[in-house]
Amino acid sequence: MDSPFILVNLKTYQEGMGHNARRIAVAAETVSRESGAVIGIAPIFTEIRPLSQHHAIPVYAQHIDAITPGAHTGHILPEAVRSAGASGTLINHSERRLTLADIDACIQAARRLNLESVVCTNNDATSAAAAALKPDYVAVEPPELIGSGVSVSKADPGVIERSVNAVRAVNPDVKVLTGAGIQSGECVKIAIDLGTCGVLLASSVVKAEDPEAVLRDLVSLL
Ligand SMILES: O=C(CO)COP(=O)(O)O
Repeated sequence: MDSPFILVNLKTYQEGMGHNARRIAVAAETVSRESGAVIGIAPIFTEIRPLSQHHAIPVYAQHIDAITPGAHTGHILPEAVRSAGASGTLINHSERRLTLADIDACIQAARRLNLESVVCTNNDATSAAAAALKPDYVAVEPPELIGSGVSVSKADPGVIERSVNAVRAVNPDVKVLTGAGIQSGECVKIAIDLGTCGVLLASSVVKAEDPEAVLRDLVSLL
């Protein structure tokens, strides 16, 4: 089995910028080394280069646009996040939804550039649809639980189980993550026991006074 994967999305939280982003990256490096879990960070675009240069953890973009170099203004060029040091990207986050055609094009751009693709979905039907596009990961996150402090693992384990089954039925090579309200080792263990390979989370780490302690708790039951 692959190492468990914890992906921390810093969103545009003030607490996830500048010095704090570096502090979270140091915590992720430390806890990853201690536990063997892979802990990645998805910062705002301008933090991708400094974090990837100075920390031995995978850094992800929060979004890419399905464009090629040329006359586009205000877009996120996949080549640019790759050359800034990203090893992967979120696609279709609940706070950055795309059309199905755009999701497909983003996955293809990511594959071409050797960026891991993590496609976010909101339920098992969209998880199945995303799996058909052959990303590296599908991350199911019920939108109503995002940032709620209520964990998907406890409030809606059924959506995790159904998504795992739906993705396996479509393409068993696609790995499943889950997220929304993930905050403890127990949440992570439930997610893994239901067949995911890890979690995607934000507020419990980004807004913590001691992110390292939260990360250590997250991997404590693996
Ligand atoms: O949207 C999320 C991660 O991408 C989940 O956010 P929270 O962990 O804050 O619920």
